[in-house]
Amino acid sequence: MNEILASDLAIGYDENSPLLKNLNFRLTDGVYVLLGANGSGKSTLLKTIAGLISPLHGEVYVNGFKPHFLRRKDVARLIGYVWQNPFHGFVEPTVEREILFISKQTGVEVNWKLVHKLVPLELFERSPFTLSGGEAKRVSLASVIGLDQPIWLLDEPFNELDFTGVKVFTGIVNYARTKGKIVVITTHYPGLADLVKPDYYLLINRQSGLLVMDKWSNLSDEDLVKNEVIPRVLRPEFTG
Ligand SMILES: Nc1ncnc2c1ncn2[C@@H]1O[C@H](COP(=O)(O)OP(=O)(O)OP(=O)(O)O)[C@@H](O)[C@H]1O
Repeated sequence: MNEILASDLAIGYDENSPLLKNLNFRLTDGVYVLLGANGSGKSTLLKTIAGLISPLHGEVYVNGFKPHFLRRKDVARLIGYVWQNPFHGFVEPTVEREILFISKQTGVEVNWKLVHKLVPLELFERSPFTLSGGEAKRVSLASVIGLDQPIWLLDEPFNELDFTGVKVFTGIVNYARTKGKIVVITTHYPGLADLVKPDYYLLINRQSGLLVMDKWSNLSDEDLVKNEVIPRVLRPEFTG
């Protein structure tokens, strides 16, 4: 079983003013959706779990390891972390080389079935830097989760995807579930997240700064609106 464990964790960029503190949670195999207002700390939490940022206080353990103490290549074998902005992650001159990049660094084989679901062959020789937003999102997802890691942290994976992209992505999350992975997805669109039938949500409460975890089925539009998250159905009374 996979596990992400946070113990008295505080995250952010300034010890005197953490974005979130007193975080205590345990995630095991399943699909989680992380919700919260702009700037509330979703990406920062994912980056902390992925070991890119050290905790300000407390600890986070991923399958028993403290990710910020692991070598980058060991983290990459354990965790597939996909940046919110795909262009931040690109380093190679072609899409094909981009997809092979982490595999070469880690020695982990690429799962080409996953990659081909996301990226059409005709993009392979293109420069990743010239791709459209949706193409770039697909390549960025494929170049990371193509390694089939046990844990996927996906920052705004729905952004820029068209209807086919959303369907493909939903299929990939279903695959992840059958493999017993932990998948954490951030999004501003709970209506889209419904499609992946999440097990739990993690909601950053704007007032208290606490992270609330509950079954996805218990998440109401009223809770979302109170926390500055777009509800599933945008009724006029919500927008004033
Ligand atoms: N490297 C950094 N140094 C200082 N502050 C930062 C840094 N990166 C992000 N921040 C700030 O931390 C806060 C949380 O940012 P974060 O990206 O985690 O929010 P988010 O919930 O993912 O937001 P969004 O929904 O807009 O993507 C923001 O106020 C942001 O400006």
